[in-house]
Amino acid sequence: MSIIKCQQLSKSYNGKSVLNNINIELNAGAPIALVGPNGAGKTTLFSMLCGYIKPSSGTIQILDLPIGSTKLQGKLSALPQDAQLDPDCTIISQLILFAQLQGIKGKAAKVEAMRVLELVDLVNVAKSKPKSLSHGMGKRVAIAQALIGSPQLVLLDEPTAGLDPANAKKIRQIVKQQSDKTTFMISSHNLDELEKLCDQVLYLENGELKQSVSMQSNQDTEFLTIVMKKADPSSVHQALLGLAYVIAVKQSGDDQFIIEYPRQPNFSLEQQLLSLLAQHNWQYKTLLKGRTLEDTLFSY
Ligand SMILES: Nc1ncnc2c1ncn2[C@@H]1O[C@H](COP(=O)(O)OP(=O)(O)OP(=O)(O)O)[C@@H](O)[C@H]1O
Repeated sequence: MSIIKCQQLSKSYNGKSVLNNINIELNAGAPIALVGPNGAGKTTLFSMLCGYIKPSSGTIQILDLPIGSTKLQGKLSALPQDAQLDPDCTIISQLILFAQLQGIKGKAAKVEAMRVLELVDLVNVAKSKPKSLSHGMGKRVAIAQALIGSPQLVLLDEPTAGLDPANAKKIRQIVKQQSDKTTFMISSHNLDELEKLCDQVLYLENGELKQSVSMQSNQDTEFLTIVMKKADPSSVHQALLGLAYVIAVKQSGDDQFIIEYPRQPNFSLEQQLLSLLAQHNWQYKTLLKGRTLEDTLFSY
């Protein structure tokens, strides 16, 4: 069973195409990233997945069910980019209301509201009103709201935009902790963040799905990314190309090199590489198994 399936999905406004012929089939599991430049169509796709707007053509199925199916109630939730809390009601009363709207009755609604507040580490603000919360705390409450009823799929549109690093980290932790029971789809411009969280990455540009890549290498070749501290770039480049098994070396800036090599059952390339550094007394800042998301998406 796929968690999201879109077939020939398109959306246009007044004849202007905003999403064009999107075909995706995604399984439940690790978080899925949705990336792309401003105006690429990410929010439009999210809005259609949630049923907020209708496609101009094509179909969407969530958990093998059409959007709007009553069987989807409680299985899909979303945190829109501009989600707002009611400034006049306490946090707990709002969460209880959302639990009730999901069909959770009586005392169970309060228990559920407290459970999700605990997940985002904000039990202490249950009786506060939104205006006394920081932007980051407000975002965490909004995520708590999206987690009510333990949905199988949660769509988060730019969940960490405008947050300080500590609050952004907290939100990543919440997503990680919940990922064993909930599949998250996250739209963000922060590639470093998505790299830490997601296995599958969808790249939209001008309304088209340009790439769908897995961060888990399952190809015949693998990558090592090394960032050098102090060494002549052209000497490093040449020396790396001279290592056994190396297929290609891509240099990015003065100090970063991405080495492509055939998948191997052992660490012989790493061993060669470290010996090479020692031999030349070259120092490195970081050595990463694989490629960054930025290099994976924009390497061609
Ligand atoms: N209601 C609408 N009417 C007309 N055009 C719209 C409407 N909603 C979105 N668009 C257009 O659709 C395109 C995609 O917008 P969308 O908000 O989906 O992009 P996005 O990838 O989410 O961008 P961002 O990263 O800036 O949030 C944009 O050109 C936008 O102007």
